[in-house]
Amino acid sequence: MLRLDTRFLPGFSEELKAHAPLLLEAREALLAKRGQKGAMLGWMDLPEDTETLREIRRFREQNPWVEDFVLLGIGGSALGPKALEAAFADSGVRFHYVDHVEPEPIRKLLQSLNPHKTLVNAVSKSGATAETLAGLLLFLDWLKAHLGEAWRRHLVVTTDPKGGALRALAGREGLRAFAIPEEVGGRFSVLSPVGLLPLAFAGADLDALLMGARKANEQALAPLEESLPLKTALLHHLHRHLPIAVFMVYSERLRYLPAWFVQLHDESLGKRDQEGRRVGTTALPALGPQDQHAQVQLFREGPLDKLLTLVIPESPVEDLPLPPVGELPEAGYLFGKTLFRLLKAEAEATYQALAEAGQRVYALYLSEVSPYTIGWLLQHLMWQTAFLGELWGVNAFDQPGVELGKRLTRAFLEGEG
Ligand SMILES: O=P(O)(O)OC[C@H]1O[C@H](O)[C@H](O)[C@@H](O)[C@@H]1O
Repeated sequence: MLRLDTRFLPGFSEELKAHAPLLLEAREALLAKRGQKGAMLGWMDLPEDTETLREIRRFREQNPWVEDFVLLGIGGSALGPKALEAAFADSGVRFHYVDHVEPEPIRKLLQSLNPHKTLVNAVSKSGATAETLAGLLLFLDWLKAHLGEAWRRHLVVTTDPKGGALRALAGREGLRAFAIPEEVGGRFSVLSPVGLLPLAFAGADLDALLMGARKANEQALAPLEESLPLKTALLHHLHRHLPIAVFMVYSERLRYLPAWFVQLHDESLGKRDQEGRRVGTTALPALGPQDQHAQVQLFREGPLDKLLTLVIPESPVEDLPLPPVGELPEAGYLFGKTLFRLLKAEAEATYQALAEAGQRVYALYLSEVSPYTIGWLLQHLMWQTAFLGELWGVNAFDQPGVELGKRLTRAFLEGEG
């Protein structure tokens, strides 16, 4: 279950009524583009794709020898799997992410891995990302040096169905390749093979994940009163004059989720609108309770320039009671409580304290942290982002602003000869 709470934002239901025509028009405009080539709305259909899920399961079963899984990918090709694997891994397979180009950790990783037990997954929609290609050069070389002709079984690619360097490599060498559908962009690809393949090796419950995502689809299309993504999109729309959108998650298992949301929100919505005006709000990642001891001072007493989203689980999957320990009477107020009760009390206290400070804050309650609720949450946030793209008059599915940096990097390298 995913539930929106706006108790500290009085007047929201009136705003919802007042903005109904705008919201319904935005949804209609978005849905009118569904199926159009280049609209990049393929993410809406991923939760229904049971055929791909079957193929991925088969591949997982054919490769029971895998002990280490190395994901070469960056941005939308890494943030989703990283967030979900950290939350739901259950198989004992160790995961490593090469989503950077710093030599020392890569050297260390290569030295620590057993090539015979390692599966390398190169993930890139474009097949042209410098960081991913650099990692691939190193890992290809390493696999070939240790395994000879057998290296091909240890490399699987996830990429565009037709184009790009990874697709060409897979074709030439006969590698196993999974497709990121043409109409699915990187930051909307977590429920494609980008996320599903690593998660199959992690032993996560993929049926539940996709079932949750289908629930978000259902709600996105529901009448306004039941349409959670239209409501949260409106919250962001009403607060678009506040430059910062804090995304604070009260779950250690979900520690990498804020980074996934940052890319989704910032790269989709931070751009020029049709009139050339700069629009967007800056998503700021935060984790509870850790950031209560780092950021909450600023949130309480610093500028009132934020809309805060708190993601709060309502119950644990497993809890730990806090035993009374005679040697530590100072902790007596915790005796007999449970760890989850403490976590929940901290989340609620922060929620209230932020509202009392005058910050604009709402909560998304998860019945618990499970593949079902997180599948729901991820797809919900993708809908929210797509609706905001319509409301703010920007294309939520491109990223023209990152191109210059890439071109310059290449020019610098080529200039060096
Ligand atoms: O999946 P890839 O094509 O390798 O892209 C990886 C990432 O790099 C790019 O610079 C884009 O800004 C991101 O949206 C994308 O997720």
